[in-house]
Amino acid sequence: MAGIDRGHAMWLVLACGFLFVNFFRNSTAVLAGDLAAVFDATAAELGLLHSSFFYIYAAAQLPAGLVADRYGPRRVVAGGLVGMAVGVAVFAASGSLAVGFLGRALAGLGGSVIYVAVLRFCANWFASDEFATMTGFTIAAAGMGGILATTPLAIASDAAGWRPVMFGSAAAMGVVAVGVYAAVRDRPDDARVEAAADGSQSLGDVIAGARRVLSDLETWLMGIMLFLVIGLNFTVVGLWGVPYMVHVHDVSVATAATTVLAANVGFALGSPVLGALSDRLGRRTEVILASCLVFLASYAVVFLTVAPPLVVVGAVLFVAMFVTGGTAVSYTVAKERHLDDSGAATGTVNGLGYLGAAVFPAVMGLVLDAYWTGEVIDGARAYTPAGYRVAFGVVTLGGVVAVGCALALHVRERRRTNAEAAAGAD
Ligand SMILES: N[C@@H](Cc1c[nH]cn1)C(=O)NCC(=O)O
Repeated sequence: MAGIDRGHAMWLVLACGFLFVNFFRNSTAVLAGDLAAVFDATAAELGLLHSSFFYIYAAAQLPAGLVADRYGPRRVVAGGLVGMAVGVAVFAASGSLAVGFLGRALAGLGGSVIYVAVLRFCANWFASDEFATMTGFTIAAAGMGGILATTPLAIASDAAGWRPVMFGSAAAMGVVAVGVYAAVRDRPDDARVEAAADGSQSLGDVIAGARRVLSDLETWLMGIMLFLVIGLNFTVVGLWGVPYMVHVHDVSVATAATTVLAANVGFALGSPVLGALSDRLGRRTEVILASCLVFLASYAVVFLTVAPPLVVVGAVLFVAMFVTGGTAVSYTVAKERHLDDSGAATGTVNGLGYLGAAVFPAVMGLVLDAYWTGEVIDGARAYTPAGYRVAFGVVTLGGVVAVGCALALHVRERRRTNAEAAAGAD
């Protein structure tokens, strides 16, 4: 490819693979009507079908990182895509909820290895002052997959039926898997990177690396921060943001959904913009801390006012999702702290983030159900304004804890770099 170097060209092929992960995991929203009819499934069963992907995905992140460190991104991404393609094909052919569930679980397992393996590729191929930028672009590629899973998927499944569309996407995943295997190399020939995964690490090395990652306090500070920021944000934006706007602001579901879509665009933009800013300034924990402070301030506005003008709600959701992209600089910190075990490090913090996305819907659901009005809007329960205030209060409290984690991370990292600088000067 003219104008783009070998590393970036290979990254593009890998990013196509990662795009499919987010496309498939978000597809249940658009296909909900078809799936409910075919499987004769209740809303709760469909919810379980949807969230099963996230549970498996979150649980598999640390093992995925270990596998990426041991076998290298080329084999891991190609294998993950093949697993995902088989799972999606099983899902497309399924005649019962149980088989559909099995297909989705298999797809979740295959897809779970792809993100951390792509980050491992970035660690191997790109200079350290480019890693946060490439992480951001990788997350943005997933954002494009999420967008494809909305109106384009609805149009395609209306025209051709959901099963052919799913079979087609499974075939496309297979093609990209072959492309990854054929085109991607685990590391450059020259040794311009500090560490590279290509299968040369023994199992013992990998397990020792996982121990180092898990016994590092910074891993847990970043993991808890992501657990809160990702978990709470995805719950608001993906679950009760729409009924909140419809009920409290008396707007149509379409208007509320457009606001949520704008928030998702904020996430896709925030990751590369704040990642690039971090690389350009050479600041990591400062970007993470500032992102958490803005997250806290944004949701505090809604908590304090409960029903600010809709434009303010839209701005809050956009900004909160934009800065969620800034917290993705954590993967750079994790990788820089654990150069030889960056798969394990990024996998662990990503897994904790997705654990938040998996558990907060249920936890917040329990809190909010005490304030249920008896209405269901766009598949989600509607709550009283007092209930929404409590919910935004929980999100704001989560923001306070996230800021605490980010501050502790910042102070500890600054102490460490100061100590290293002093040791270097001696
Ligand atoms: N975990 C998110 C990205 C993110 C944003 N802020 C912190 N992390 C993500 O998209 N991960 C990739 C994945 O699908 O696993």
